[in-house]
Amino acid sequence: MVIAIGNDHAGTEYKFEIIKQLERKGIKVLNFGTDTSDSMDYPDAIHPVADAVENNKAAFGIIICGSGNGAQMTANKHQGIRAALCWNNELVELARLHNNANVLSIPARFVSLQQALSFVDIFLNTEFEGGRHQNRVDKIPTKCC
Ligand SMILES: O=C(CO)[C@H](O)[C@H](O)[C@H](O)COP(=O)(O)O
Repeated sequence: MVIAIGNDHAGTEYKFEIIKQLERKGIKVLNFGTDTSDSMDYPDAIHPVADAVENNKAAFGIIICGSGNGAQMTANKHQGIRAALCWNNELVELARLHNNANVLSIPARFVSLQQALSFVDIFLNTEFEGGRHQNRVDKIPTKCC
């Protein structure tokens, strides 16, 4: 499996730990985020993650910024992306079960590192339920409004 990851300066520390966790499991990581704590603009790191997922270069994306909001907003501008901002385990599980989220947005300044690592684990190990949720997910993409 290949995972694309992107972060701004608020997410660098967590990003390194998440990469370690993924690589320990034999998962290949495409790192599009900054590797320093120098201030940068999150869209520059998040658009490449969304591109990689949309173009099937990665199965899933993980994006990290301070609140998770800017990263999620950026990713969701892409037609093929369903990015979920999650701050507890249950939200992560539901994002996969019900929404077939393909990008996980982590608010690094509002969750612990242990929580963030657990989110990644749950995200990658939860399957979409389909059924009634498939009909709803199919109605999300639109260019009309
Ligand atoms: O974009 C964000 C909010 O939607 C992220 O949380 C950023 O990490 C945050 O805005 C960065 O803030 P800073 O004061 O420039 O470090």
